[in-house]
Amino acid sequence: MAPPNLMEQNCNNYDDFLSRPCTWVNGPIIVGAGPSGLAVASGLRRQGVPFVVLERTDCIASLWRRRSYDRLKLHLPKQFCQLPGLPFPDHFPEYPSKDQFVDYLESYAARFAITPRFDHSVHSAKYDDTIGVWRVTAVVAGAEVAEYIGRWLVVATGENSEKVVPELEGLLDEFAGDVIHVCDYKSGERYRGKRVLVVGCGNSGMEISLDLCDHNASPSMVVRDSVHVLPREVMGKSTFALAVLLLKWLPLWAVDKILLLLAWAVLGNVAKFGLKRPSAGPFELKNKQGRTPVLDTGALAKIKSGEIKVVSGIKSFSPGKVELVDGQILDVDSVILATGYRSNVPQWLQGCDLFSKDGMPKSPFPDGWKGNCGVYAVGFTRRGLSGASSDAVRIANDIGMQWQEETNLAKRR
Ligand SMILES: Cc1cc2nc3c(=O)[nH]c(=O)nc-3n(C[C@H](O)[C@H](O)[C@H](O)COP(=O)(O)OP(=O)(O)OC[C@H]3O[C@@H](n4cnc5c(N)ncnc54)[C@H](O)[C@@H]3O)c2cc1C
Ligand SMILES: NC(=O)C1=CN([C@@H]2O[C@H](COP(=O)(O)OP(=O)(O)OC[C@H]3O[C@@H](n4cnc5c(N)ncnc54)[C@H](OP(=O)(O)O)[C@@H]3O)[C@@H](O)[C@H]2O)C=CC1
Ligand SMILES: O=C(O)C(=O)Cc1c[nH]c2ccccc12
Repeated sequence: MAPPNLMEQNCNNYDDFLSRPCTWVNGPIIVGAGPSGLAVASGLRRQGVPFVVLERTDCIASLWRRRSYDRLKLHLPKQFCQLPGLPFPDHFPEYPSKDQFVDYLESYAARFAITPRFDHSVHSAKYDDTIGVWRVTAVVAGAEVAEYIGRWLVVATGENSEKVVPELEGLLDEFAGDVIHVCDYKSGERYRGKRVLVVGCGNSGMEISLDLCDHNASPSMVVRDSVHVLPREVMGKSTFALAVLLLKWLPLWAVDKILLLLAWAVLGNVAKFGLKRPSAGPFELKNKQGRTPVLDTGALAKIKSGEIKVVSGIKSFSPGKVELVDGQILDVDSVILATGYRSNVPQWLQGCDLFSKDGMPKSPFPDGWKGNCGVYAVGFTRRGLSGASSDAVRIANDIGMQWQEETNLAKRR
């Protein structure tokens, strides 16, 4: 291993990689500069451990900056969304806007002197057991390939790194209107007066349907099966905060029962409006399958008033039309796929026992953060930003301890 005072060295001394720029990283290689990558980096910085952050885009927090709609706010109260080592400014509201969250992340990166290498899209990471190091290759600015080599690899590419685009019969070849995924939706402005089919009824599908109404478009939202809608607040108190409090004393199933009673008292019987509830409770589903309950920010009122139409699953598309599984045929100008996201880890991480085929850690929270041979996963907990923070603290401490031991050994030598 290189001595700790040498942060990086060019190392063109491996026979098979002679032609490629190659950097020895004397510390962890962190892939991804979203909240998770930044949170690990800040913990390492505080312990004096050097690191390199590789980010495929040209900015930090690209999900929040580039791939989300204008009206987006954090939907959990701010105390559940701040990262370790720096609280939100006091003047931030209970639910900060996405611009405020991005500003916070910028000051977070500045405070901990985190300067990612932008335009570095990691396309392979492999453990080389002949010398006990990770070899990470990245496409730099779409062309050149650079290699980074180091003892530790921190996977921080997120649960939402790729959009899910389902194969829907006729959508790409028959339907002639415009089709986008919600990650490219900014506002309803360009949909004024249009009939829009919103596919998916998670937090994204619900909120953009509301946004479309606010811009005088006519949304129909596809609910193919079931969905849990909860009020964001009950009597002025955050439903999520209440659940976290109750979980200190009660089992999950009991907390779910209480939440459903409260939801019924506040929202009424939502099944009447086409929003059938799953048989498993909202937090059970979130923890086991990662299906996030909808925290209502106003869409439900529009569903009740009929401004957002709830429709059944899709059978097929034809020019300007969609046929639904219940036989209904709708005229549609545009389609917005709010069909979710997936991890991209299987595309680039090779030979690693930490992740399963779906790109999520094999062990559920809180045990999925560490694998063999110096690999770590941050932000794959299905618990949003608070789960990412909890992983990040564990990872930074674990690497910090190893770093300390090795530094002391090196000093004694
Ligand atoms: C619309 C939306 C709203 C959300 N709202 C909340 C909320 O209110 N509260 C909450 O707790 N959670 C929320 N979440 C959950 C969300 O997962 C977190 O907010 C958070 O952004 C996750 O951080 P992350 O760093 O793990 O992933 P990301 O923010 O996705 O960051 C991952 C980074 O890795 C980069 N990357 C990916 N692949 C590569 C590669 N191969 N090479 C190099 N770089 C790569 C990406 O460009 C990105 O910058 C929301 C999610 C979405 C989609
Ligand atoms: N801060 C905030 O306010 C917001 C937070 N978020 C978060 O971002 C994450 C992603 O949310 P979101 O983008 O809503 O994605 P989700 O994965 O939560 O929801 C995807 C939706 O698409 C549906 N779907 C998928 N495939 C099809 C298909 N072929 N036909 C019909 N429906 C389909 C799913 O239905 P089914 O359940 O039947 O599979 C589900 O309703 C979540 O964790 C969410 O909480 C998102 C927006 C706002
Ligand atoms: O918004 C998200 O994606 C989150 O993961 C935040 C979150 C974690 N646990 C929850 C339970 C109910 C609603 C949102 C969340």
